[in-house]
Amino acid sequence: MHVVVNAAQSVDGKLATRRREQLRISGPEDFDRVDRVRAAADAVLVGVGTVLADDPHLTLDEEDRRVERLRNGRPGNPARVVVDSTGRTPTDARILDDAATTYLLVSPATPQERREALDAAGAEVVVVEGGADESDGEADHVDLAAGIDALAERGIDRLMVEGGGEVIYSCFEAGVVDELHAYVGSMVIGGRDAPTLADGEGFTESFPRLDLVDTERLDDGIVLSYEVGDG
Ligand SMILES: NC(=O)C1=CN([C@@H]2O[C@H](COP(=O)(O)OP(=O)(O)OC[C@H]3O[C@@H](n4cnc5c(N)ncnc54)[C@H](O)[C@@H]3O)[C@@H](O)[C@H]2O)C=CC1
Ligand SMILES: Nc1nc(O)c(N)c(N[C@@H]2O[C@H](COP(=O)(O)O)[C@@H](O)[C@H]2O)n1
Repeated sequence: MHVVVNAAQSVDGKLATRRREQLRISGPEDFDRVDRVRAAADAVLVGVGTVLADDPHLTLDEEDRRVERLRNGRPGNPARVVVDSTGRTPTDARILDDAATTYLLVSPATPQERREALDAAGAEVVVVEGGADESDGEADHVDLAAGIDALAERGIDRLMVEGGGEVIYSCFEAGVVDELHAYVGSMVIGGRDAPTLADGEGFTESFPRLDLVDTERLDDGIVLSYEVGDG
């Protein structure tokens, strides 16, 4: 499995305001680049915090890209994946419509009736065993490494992770990230409680090391592209 993380941040490293409302940091050129990254992926993954904050759709904007995928024998849109400890995704979330397959990776702590309600709403609920990491203060966090294995079993070879900060941190912690693309928009958001590119507990040692492989000016910001080193 090849895992590509993409997110847009302010110059001070924030993904959104302290109110955790959706904020457009990217401009049209960067959203077009994001659409290309989505089009190359088999699935696009977000955390349930992002679903609750943004109610995202996570499909392709450009019809030509959908047509090209279909021509290549792939689904028109990549699958959508939500990392959702206890099944908090609303049953009327946009991500559960029929535009693409949507996998909800939940922990065994998710009540059976919740699983059934989400299944009835159109989700493919995948219970990921293991991963109760008491040290991070959220005992029912989904084990991302096991979740990624479950996605690989369903034919997903290339995964795009869009956020938010909690899930991106967990991906780095699990050591599953191959590429990081960070769009830095020319703005300051501030706020000690605003989400950043990598939140979670934070590293105190064994920091993931990145190789800067490209920079590109888009809109009034810059895309920083990294490959993730072996540590
Ligand atoms: N600017 C950008 O590119 C993006 C911005 N955002 C913003 O980020 C904010 C949401 O981010 P966050 O609050 O960090 O939420 P998040 O989207 O990272 O979801 C975190 C939640 O996922 C669940 N979870 C289950 N297993 C987990 C695991 N192994 N690791 C981490 N979480 C796990 C937990 O309930 C946790 O609270 C919103 O304000 C949204 O607008 C989100 C995506 C992209
Ligand atoms: N690349 C990027 N730039 C921004 O400025 C953003 N706010 C985001 N947000 C991400 O895109 C999702 C919305 O997707 P849809 O338009 O609904 O398909 C949002 O949930 C974040 O993951 N990304």
